[in-house]
Amino acid sequence: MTAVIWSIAGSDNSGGAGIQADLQTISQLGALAPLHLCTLVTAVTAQGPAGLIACQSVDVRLLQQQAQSLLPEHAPAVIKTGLLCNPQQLDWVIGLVQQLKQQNPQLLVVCDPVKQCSSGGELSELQPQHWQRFWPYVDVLTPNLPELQYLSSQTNPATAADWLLQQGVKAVLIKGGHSDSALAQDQLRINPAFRYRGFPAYPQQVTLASPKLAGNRHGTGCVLSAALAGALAQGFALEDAFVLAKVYIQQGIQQAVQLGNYCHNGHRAVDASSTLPQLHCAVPAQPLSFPPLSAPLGLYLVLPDYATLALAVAAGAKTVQLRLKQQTDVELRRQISAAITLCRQHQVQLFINDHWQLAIELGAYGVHLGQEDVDQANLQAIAHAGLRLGLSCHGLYKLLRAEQLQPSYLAIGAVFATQTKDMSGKLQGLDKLPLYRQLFRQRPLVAIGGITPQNAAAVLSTGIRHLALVSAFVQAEYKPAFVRQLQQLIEEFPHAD
Ligand SMILES: Cc1ncc(COP(=O)(O)OP(=O)(O)O)c(N)n1
Ligand SMILES: Cc1nc(C(=O)O)sc1CCOP(=O)(O)O
Ligand SMILES: [Mg+2]
Repeated sequence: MTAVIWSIAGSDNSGGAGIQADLQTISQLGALAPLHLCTLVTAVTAQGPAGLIACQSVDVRLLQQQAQSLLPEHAPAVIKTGLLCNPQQLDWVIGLVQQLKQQNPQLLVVCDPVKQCSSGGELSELQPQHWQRFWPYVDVLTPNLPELQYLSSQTNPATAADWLLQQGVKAVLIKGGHSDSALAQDQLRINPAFRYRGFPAYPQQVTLASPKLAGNRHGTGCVLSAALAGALAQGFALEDAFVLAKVYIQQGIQQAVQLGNYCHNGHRAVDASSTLPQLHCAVPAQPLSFPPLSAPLGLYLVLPDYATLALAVAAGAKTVQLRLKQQTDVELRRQISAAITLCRQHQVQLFINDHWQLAIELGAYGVHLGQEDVDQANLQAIAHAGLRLGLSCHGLYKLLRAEQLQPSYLAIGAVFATQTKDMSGKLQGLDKLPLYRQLFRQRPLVAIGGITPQNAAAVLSTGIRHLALVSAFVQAEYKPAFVRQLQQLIEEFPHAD
């Protein structure tokens, strides 16, 4: 389904910022999942290398007519506000958002509080006190550093953002482009109580960095906010939308369009040649190194006990995981030990889920951890012992976080609904898998969650090359045929690259 975004912003005749930047950004992001941008123009500006020449605001009656003409067929999933020129326009936007949020509580509002144009020149008459009434309706505010300071009267960016969160904004994305640091560092700060569309609790703070390039690009702020709005409309969780927006802006900055003295942000679809940003804090003080896999994961059977694991090995499985959940300490040790011995005999890659201490002590081939477990586990000890490491990921942010630990593989899930585990709010569907595969192409990536022989080809057609599953194997009547059929499908699947 095509998601509709409304951009309520000014026209930049030079083509780099405002409505024009939003249109280009949403058009490029639309390559991932269908998007449609509707525009409600708040002002017509004349600007260029010489600065701002004119800014003519649009009357609120015309804004109202622009909105009315779109409803109900073009109702927005996300509204992005850019330049709002005066208190009348802001009041009108507040009324509109109140009404639309009542009709659709899932509606998200991304507010880019544009004040000046990048070549200088005031665009908006709004004062900090005017914005106050809008804050409770704003889901994500995306100020640059001068705007943040202006809106909050605070000089420290973190304190300023937290003050805005107290005023009712749900999340603040601080755009760090104006800082004098060597990195372009953007930080998302989220109100811990913020929930939408059933997504689970967020990280409360995410900082992403990319190398800073010399010179100013016109329109970067608008593009980052538009990319965030687009990714939210596509159904990405907020922290994942932030990662995607950062990838987009980073490559737009690298591929800037230089016209004389004026440099516009560039636009290019996110694909396999895109570069990932650095996630702050996720990298351990000393780089870890986990051995690569000895063989491709291929069909990866995740098994609830040793007896089922033995059936999997007898059926010809070459990659298995022992996922013990309820067993006593004695039973854990017995089953893990027996699984290690059996898998060694049959040259099967065996991963132990959760119980990394026993896996080290008993000499397993590898360990699989959820990201919730990573903070508790001693990754240094796992790496030192020479065990492979697999990490569960539930979206772009977690993939990035896991990738920085350089594990032996990444697991992405849940692709489909599953009875095996509560994965509510973490379903990926098929649409996002090609993006994950392209961005994390250096690392083996296995998909998990609700995978069966009936839907396996659909998962493989996204570019994913390895499939993990639990219940389809446990329930399979004739296990050797089940294993053979899926192994053959995976090995012989005609991937495009
Ligand atoms: C291959 C694979 N992917 C994901 C998981 C889930 O692991 P985790 O997040 O640790 O959750 P539990 O399995 O412990 O419930 C997995 N086990 N294997
Ligand atoms: C154990 C597990 N982890 C998941 C994740 O996404 O991290 S989904 C999942 C359940 C997979 O079981 P089934 O194949 O029966 O659906
Ligand atoms: Mg686990």
